[in-house]
Amino acid sequence: MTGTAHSDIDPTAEPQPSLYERLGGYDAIYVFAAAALKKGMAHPDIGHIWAHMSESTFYKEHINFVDFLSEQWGGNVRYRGRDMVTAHRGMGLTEVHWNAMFDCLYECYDEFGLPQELRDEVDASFTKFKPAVVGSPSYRDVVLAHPEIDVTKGMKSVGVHWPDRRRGAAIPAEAEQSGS
Ligand code: HEM
Repeated sequence: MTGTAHSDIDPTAEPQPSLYERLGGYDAIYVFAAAALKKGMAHPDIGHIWAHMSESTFYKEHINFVDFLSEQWGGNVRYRGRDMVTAHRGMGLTEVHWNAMFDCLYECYDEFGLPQELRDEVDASFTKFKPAVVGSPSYRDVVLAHPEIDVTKGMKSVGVHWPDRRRGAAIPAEAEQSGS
């Protein structure tokens, strides 16, 4: 036995720096997110998402992504984009898209030499939002299936609810602004 067990309960121990700080702060997350998005563009299962995205929209999404992650990971950063449910409702994202995103992340972990404990924390922070991102019907599919729809009123106007709380959707509170 070593004496390390005592350090686990030492009340004078310094709190661990945030994940944001341990990853290297805003600039490091900015570069990491850019690399992950670039890999997404080349991925056979999700590359099409960027096929008709403007350069300026890409810039905006990149910054929003960095701000979101920085805030989540304990940085003194304010994310001003949409909540995760609103941002992804109607995209029709599936396990295939989800796994493709992780392919891109894992490649970046290797390229940036991320230690295993940081990989695990980053994985967990993404996975927490999975129910808010994956599983929505595609809004286009909903519109085409309901020719009577007023497209300004959303899928709920034709009785398609996502996330569907009646089916026990487990959405973390921070993934959804109340009322969305
Ligand atoms: C936990 C995983 C994910 C997180 C934390 C996340 C985070 C975000 C954030 C912060 C935005 C910006 C929202 C805004 O600008 O208001 C966004 C938008 C977007 N996300 Fe995700 N995302 C995730 C998974 C995915 C996946 C798996 C895909 C597809 C492969 C995806 C595709 C997109 C697209 C295309 C947009 C742009 C939406 C638009 O502006 O209309 N996301 N995401």
